Amino acid sequence: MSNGYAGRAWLCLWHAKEEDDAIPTAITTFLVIAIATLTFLVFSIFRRRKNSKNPLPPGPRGMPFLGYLPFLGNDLHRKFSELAKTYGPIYKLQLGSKLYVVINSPSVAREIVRDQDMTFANRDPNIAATMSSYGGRSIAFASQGPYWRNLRKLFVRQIMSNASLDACYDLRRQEVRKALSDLYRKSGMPVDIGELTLLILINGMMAMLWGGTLEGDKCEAMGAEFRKVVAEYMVLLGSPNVSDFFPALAWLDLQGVERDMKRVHQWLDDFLQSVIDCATKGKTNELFKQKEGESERNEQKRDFLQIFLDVEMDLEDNHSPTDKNRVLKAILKDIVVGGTDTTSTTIEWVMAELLQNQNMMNKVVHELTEVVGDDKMVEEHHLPKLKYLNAVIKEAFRLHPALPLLVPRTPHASCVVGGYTIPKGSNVFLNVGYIHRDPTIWDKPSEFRPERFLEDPSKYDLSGNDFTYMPFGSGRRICAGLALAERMLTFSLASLLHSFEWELPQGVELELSDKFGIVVKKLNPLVAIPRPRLSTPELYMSR
Ligand code: HEM
Repeated sequence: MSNGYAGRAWLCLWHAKEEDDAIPTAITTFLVIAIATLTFLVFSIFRRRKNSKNPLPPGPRGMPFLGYLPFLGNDLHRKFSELAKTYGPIYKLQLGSKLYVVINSPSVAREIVRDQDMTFANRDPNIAATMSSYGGRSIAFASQGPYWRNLRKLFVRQIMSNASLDACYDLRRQEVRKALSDLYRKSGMPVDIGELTLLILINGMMAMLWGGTLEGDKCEAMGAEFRKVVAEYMVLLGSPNVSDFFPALAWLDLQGVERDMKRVHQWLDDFLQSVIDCATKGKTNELFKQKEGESERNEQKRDFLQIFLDVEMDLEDNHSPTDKNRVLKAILKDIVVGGTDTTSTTIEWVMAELLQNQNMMNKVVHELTEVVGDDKMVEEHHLPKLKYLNAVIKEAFRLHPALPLLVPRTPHASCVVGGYTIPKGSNVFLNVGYIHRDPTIWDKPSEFRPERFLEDPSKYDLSGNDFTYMPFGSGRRICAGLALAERMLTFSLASLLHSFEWELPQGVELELSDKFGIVVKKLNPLVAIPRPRLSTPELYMSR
C-alpha cells in the first residue's frame, strides 16, 4: 500500500514541474513521503524495541529442524533440572515444531499460576493424552471452557466436599481394614508395598464410586495387572513423542507411542466399562462384587457414580448415549487412574524414606501409639493430631512430588512472563521438582528432614499458595482430588504403620532412585516385611 502511495506521489511531483503551483505541490509531496517514511521507520523501531524488550526466554541451541529433541534423553525431570542450572528461572526448548517453556523459580511460577492464571488455565494434550482422555473429555485434559468448568465445579463441590467425603468414610475404612487383615495373614512374608497400596486405593475408590470392589481369587492378580498397565500408561503420557513435535509425521507413529497407548487405553476402557455395567445395569462380573445391601441402590443413596450419571446428562445434553458413556469413562479415569497411582506412589516413597531413616520411623510409631493407642485402630479423626507423620508426608512430597513437572499448561494468548515472551500455544512446564530442591530456598535440600515442616506448620500447606512448595500444583488447575488424596494417603499410611512393624528383607539394600513417567516412581519396587504390633489379633479382624 505504501509503495502505491509513494508511486502516486512521485507521479504528482513529475506533473507539477509543468504547472504554476509546482513548488508548493512538490513540498507537499515531499512532506507526505517524509511523514510516511518516518512513520514506517518509527513503527519498525518501536516493533523491534518491543521485541527486544521481551524476547523469547533463553535456552539451549538445538539442531536445525529437530531442535533440542536429540539431546532430551528419557528422564525429562532430570534433564529439565540440569538445564535450569544453566539457563535459570525460565528457559525455552524448541522440540521439532513446538516450543516448550520450563519455569524453575517460585517468583516466575507465581506469574503463571496467580497473576496470569486465567491465561494459563488451558491444556494442550499430546496425542497419547488426547487418546486416553476420550478426546480431551477428562477434567485433567479438557480445555478451559464451560464443559471443564462445570465438570470441575461438580467434582470439587459435590464429590470432594467435606460432607460427601465424610459420608463415604465407612467405605474407605472397610477397604483399608480388609487389607490389614489380609496382611496379618501374610505377616513375616515380603510384600510389594506399591502393589499393596495400589490395591487398597483401587478398592477404596471403587467402593466410593459405586459400592463395589475387586473380589475373588483373581483380585490380586487383577490389581497387579492394573498396576502394570497404569505404570505403562503414565510413562506413555509423559514420553517425548516425535508425532507431537512433527504433526505432519504423526501418521507414521515412529516410536509406536500411539499404538501402545491404544492397547493400554483399550485395557483400561474395558475395565471401566465393566465397572459401569456392574454399577448401572446390575451385570455380574467374576472380578467385581457389590457390597451387601448395595444392590438396592435407591433414590436417597447417591454415590459418586450416581452423582455423575445425573449431572453428566446436564453437561452433555445433546450428545448421543455413546458420547455420554465416553464422558463418564473419562471422569472415572481421572479418579481411578489419576487418583490411585499418584497416592500409592507417594505412600511407597514415604515408606522407603522411613525404612531408610529408622529414628524417624520410631518417632512416627511413637506418635501413633500416643495418639491412637496400641489397643485401637486408626480412624480419620486421629489424622490431624499426627503432627510428625504429617510433616513426614510433606517432606516426602517435597523430595518426591508424584508429578514433578505438574501437567503442562498452554497460554491461550501470547504474554510476558519473567520479562520474556511466551507465545500463544506453547507448552509450559512448572518444574516443581527443581523448586522443591532449590538450595536458595531449602536448607540442605537433598536431606530428608521432616522437622523443617514442624518449625512453622502453618507456612506450608498443600493448597499451592506458597510457590516454593506445590506438590498438588496451584491456581485454577490445582489437583481436583486434593481433599480425598490427603485423607486416603494419610489414613492408609497411618494404618499400615500403626498395625505393623516393617523391615527390609535380609540382605536387601534400600536405594531411592526414581524413573520418569508423568508420575515419577521408584526405579525398583519397595519390598518390606510386616509384623503385627497391635495388642490383640482380634483388632486385625475388625472392619
Ligand atoms: C498424592 C496424590 C495426588 C497428587 C500428588 C496429585 C497431584 C496432581 C497434580 C500436580 C496435578 C496437576 C495440577 C496443575 O496442573 O497445577 C493434578 C491434577 C489433577 N488431579 Fe491429582 N493428585 C493426587 C491425587 C488425586 C486424586 C485422589 C484425584 C481424584 C480423586 C485426583 C484428580 C486430579 C484431577 C481430576 C486433576 C486435573 C485437574 C484439572 O486439570 O483441572 N488427583 N493432581
